[in-house]
Amino acid sequence: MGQADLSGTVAVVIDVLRATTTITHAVANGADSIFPQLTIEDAKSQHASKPTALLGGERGGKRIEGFDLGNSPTEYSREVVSGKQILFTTTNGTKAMQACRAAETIYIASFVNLTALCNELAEHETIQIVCAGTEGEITREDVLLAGAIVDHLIDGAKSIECNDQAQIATDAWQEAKTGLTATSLAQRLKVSRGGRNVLRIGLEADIDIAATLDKFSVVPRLDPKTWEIRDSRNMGR
Ligand SMILES: O=C(O)[C@H](CS(=O)(=O)O)OP(=O)(O)O
Ligand SMILES: [Mg+2]
Repeated sequence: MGQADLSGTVAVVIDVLRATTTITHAVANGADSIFPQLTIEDAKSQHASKPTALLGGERGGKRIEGFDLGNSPTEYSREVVSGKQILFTTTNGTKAMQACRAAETIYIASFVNLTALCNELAEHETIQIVCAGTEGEITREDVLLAGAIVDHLIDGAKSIECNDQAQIATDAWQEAKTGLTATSLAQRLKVSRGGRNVLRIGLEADIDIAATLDKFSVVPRLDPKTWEIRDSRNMGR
């Protein structure tokens, strides 16, 4: 949310629908590494030096012509991605990752690994949460997860300082979490801007998946030097 100088910070990138949810599925299902690519051309040109890598991603929500995979979490099953490198480009998510390039550490966030992610974030003094949004606009699904992360960190800390944007997100989440079920969260995601886009292309099930809390315990982390995403547990500090 907003523009901030991320140099040397711990950044957390959120694109609930669907890039960061899909990446978390890929990492949880044993992908070797995921390389976020800003453009289709970048992905294709990297493929020349990584010919065994899978090409994944979307434009307009749909799989890119000539690519192996789209942007649905279900496509990134263990059978398909285990041990594989993946070159991945999406409309909003991989742009948000690019915007974090100056950060020292970049986490990839989703509801499907919320608790594991927050346990790791709690070790850091200051974090910057970056919501991808949809085509430059703030989207509710990303704001809700930002709020859920802050709420989680507040629960586990003596005191926490938030800027106004983080507080607004936390207020939104605290309102949503009263009587929360997977169905009620999915319903909120479906009426968001990103949710409406996903519904328009007939992929409602992807939203239900994105609204599943704590399905995984992996914490995908993007190394700003090598520009690859792996499970944080397999990376050095
Ligand atoms: O594939 C997605 O869900 C979106 C594109 S759209 O909003 O559906 O057109 O991409 P993402 O980068 O994951 O927001
Ligand atoms: Mg999105």
